[in-house]
Amino acid sequence: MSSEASGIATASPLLTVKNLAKRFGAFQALQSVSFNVRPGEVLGLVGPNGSGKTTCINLITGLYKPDGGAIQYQGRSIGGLPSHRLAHMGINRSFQIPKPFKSLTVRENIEVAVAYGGRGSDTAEIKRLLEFLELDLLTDRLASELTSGQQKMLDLARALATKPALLCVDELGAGLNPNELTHVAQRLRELARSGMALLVVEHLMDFVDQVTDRLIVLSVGKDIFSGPLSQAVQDAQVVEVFLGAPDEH
Ligand SMILES: Nc1ncnc2c1ncn2[C@@H]1O[C@H](COP(=O)(O)OP(=O)(O)OP(=O)(O)O)[C@@H](O)[C@H]1O
Repeated sequence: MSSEASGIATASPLLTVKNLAKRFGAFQALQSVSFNVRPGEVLGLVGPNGSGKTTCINLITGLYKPDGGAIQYQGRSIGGLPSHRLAHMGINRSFQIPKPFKSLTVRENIEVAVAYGGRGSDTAEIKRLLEFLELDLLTDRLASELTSGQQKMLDLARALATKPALLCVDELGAGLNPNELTHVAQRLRELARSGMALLVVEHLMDFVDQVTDRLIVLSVGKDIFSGPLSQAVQDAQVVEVFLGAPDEH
């Protein structure tokens, strides 16, 4: 169903990012990025390596402070707030490279995340979450014993256990096998149906196609396109950014 048909397009934005900018020393990683995400919407953030996707997530989730622009969540300015405060407010994320506490079990890792998130799940909710992500048979395993795909699911579970209203996922698909990809794509869609807003950074275009309602395309720290994937692939500027200008071939 299109976002228009499902009513997402008429909901007020949960997150609004306007002219976001970030420098690392003299290097301007983000020049100006603007977009919004509505409840129940899965917004894809795509672009070539180094275009600024992870930097955007790091700014929205409080790992970095912006150098310019605004980030508003539920109408409130949140730019520069630390991650733990944002987790309490309902913003959480998964990481490109998960770093679970390897000497703790799956359950203990989630309990630590719940303590950090402040609005965390109770025991019954954690059990349901483990089943939802097919981690329920691994509850008492040490994180160090999990496959990389299972560690990604644990990282997602840690974020979900804090009951986010906005979930940012950074290259969740990378390194998953086809069955895991299908499973996690279904789960992300289910989360959106429940009303959660998702911001999904991803390189795998099949996964993007399955999961997202709409895309923002970044190129060298600027947003250059907003719309569905079907339109993005016909946009000359987007095609050039991904494939190079015709005379470069
Ligand atoms: N902490 C940092 N210090 C210095 N430069 C950084 C830092 N984080 C990111 N950068 C630089 O900012 C630019 C954007 O990086 P970012 O990781 O946001 O890109 P990306 O679009 O997520 O790339 P990829 O798809 O490869 O993960 C890159 O040139 C990167 O090297």
